[in-house]
Amino acid sequence: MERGLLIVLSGPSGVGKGTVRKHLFEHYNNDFDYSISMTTRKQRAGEKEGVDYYFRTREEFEDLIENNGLLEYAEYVGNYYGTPLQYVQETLDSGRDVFLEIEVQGALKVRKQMKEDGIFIFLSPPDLGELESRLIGRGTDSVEMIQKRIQKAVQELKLIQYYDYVVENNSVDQAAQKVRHIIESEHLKVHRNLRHFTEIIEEME
Ligand SMILES: Nc1ncnc2c1ncn2[C@@H]1O[C@H](COP(=O)(O)OP(=O)(O)OP(=O)(O)O)[C@@H](O)[C@H]1O
Ligand SMILES: Nc1nc2c(ncn2[C@@H]2O[C@H](COP(=O)(O)O)[C@@H](O)[C@H]2O)c(=O)[nH]1
Repeated sequence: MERGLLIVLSGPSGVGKGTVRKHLFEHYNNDFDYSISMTTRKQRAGEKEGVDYYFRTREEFEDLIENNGLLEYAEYVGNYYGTPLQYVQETLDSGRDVFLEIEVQGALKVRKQMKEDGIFIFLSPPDLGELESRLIGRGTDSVEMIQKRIQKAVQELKLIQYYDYVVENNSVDQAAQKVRHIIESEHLKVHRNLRHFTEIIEEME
């Protein structure tokens, strides 16, 4: 069985990663599963345990780090965020693709581990002013927290070069369509290559 692909959607906080991901899952039949992250951040109103995140204490999170239970993790504006390893491994091994929605430091850690494997997509904002407006409009963070996230975004935008694709999120529907096309075309490439290898190997027998 062919192993699934790891799809990483990353970019600054507030750019619309979650919105684009939800649109993708709601409007299209996809062959990928979403990996729910773990965090030590406080649960926001409306967020559900095991749906939006697995909410954990710092001690629980640090235990998991020590026991190599995470594919990657990062400390981001005062809280830990990480990807549970077992779910990702089991899903990829079962032949299904896994979709991660994570910040830039974590994405680069995954990129380093996976070398040539994985699809790394950076979702970029039209500009920093619009990013700030989206964070304000979301209404989940204090003025101080929004400023910290914008400062992070300035650093993160300089790392765009380490991604395979950049998608600007002007319209949610168009951004989701672009992400979907990228995944489809990468999928074709990988599977075509594997079929090609199978033929070569069979000819050698
Ligand atoms: N294309 C868009 N145009 C206008 N507003 C948008 C667009 N995409 C997302 N938004 C809005 O921007 C806000 C931030 O979006 P969202 O929470 O999806 O960002 P995020 O990148 O997932 O943030 P975080 O990384 O902090 O989880 C939301 O209020 C969302 O409705
Ligand atoms: N490195 C990781 N980053 C993650 C993960 N899950 C979410 N995130 C990113 O953290 C920031 C802040 O999220 P918020 O929910 O507090 O707004 C944002 O960019 C998320 O994409 C993860 O598992 N690893």
